[in-house]
Amino acid sequence: MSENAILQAKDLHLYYGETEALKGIDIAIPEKKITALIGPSGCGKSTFLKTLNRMNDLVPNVRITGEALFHGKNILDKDVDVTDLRRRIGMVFQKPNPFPMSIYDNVAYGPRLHGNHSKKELDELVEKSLRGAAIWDEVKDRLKKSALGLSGGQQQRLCIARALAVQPDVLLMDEPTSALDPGSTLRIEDLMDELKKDYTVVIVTHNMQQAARISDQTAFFLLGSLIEYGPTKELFANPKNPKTEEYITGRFG
Ligand SMILES: Nc1ncnc2c1ncn2[C@@H]1O[C@H](COP(=O)(O)OP(=O)(O)OP(=O)(O)O)[C@@H](O)[C@H]1O
Repeated sequence: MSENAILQAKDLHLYYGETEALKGIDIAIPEKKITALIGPSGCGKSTFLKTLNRMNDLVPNVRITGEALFHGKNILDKDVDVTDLRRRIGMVFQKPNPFPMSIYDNVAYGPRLHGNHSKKELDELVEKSLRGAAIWDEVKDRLKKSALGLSGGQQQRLCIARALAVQPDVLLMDEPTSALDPGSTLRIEDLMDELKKDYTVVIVTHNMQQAARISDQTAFFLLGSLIEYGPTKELFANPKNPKTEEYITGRFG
């Protein structure tokens, strides 16, 4: 395990039936940093992200070889408690997906499922999570109202609060701002900077400016392979692989 790596893939291959979508990924993701996964459509970014909390278990005919270590333990092992894994490695999706219930109940959902909390503890946890997702002030007077009445950007921050409420170590984000307007995008980008004080964030983004703005590390994927990985500033200023350079200068993808 590399120093400070909270997640590490070793020779990770993933097959959808006969199609090899990940072709031997080796990567060490540092703790309490933002790691961006970039690359053209279909290169395997989302597949890799989903492997990190076993979301691909839900897809039929998937076969995975190699290792995906979380705190040094292979999460692909049969004996892993997947529910617990997904509590520790939360996920935020491209389209905000609040549950059709109140704002409060959305955030309290995970904690209610995972533990026995008093009303007071739950109230505190809900407030802390909503504050952590920078949406408390906007919703504190309407906690019992439906989450579906929020704007898209607010819904996405609520989904982040919902993910935070079960006190995860890692947040996986699959293009979390691609369905949002520029103002909401900026709010989430600002929020991410706060989040990395307490959490490790891995984000898939199509937006290279976004990767350059917010991430500490960047991984460039192409056709199922990890082409280049390193500190974001270096990768953008001084790409080592000509394919990385072609991609970040907009010559394909
Ligand atoms: N459920 C699935 N069944 C079969 N093939 C799949 C499945 N999901 C993804 N693939 C294939 O695996 C490859 C990688 O897809 P993936 O969604 O990981 O790429 P991506 O880089 O995230 O793309 P995008 O940026 O468009 O979301 C693609 O060729 C895709 O068609």
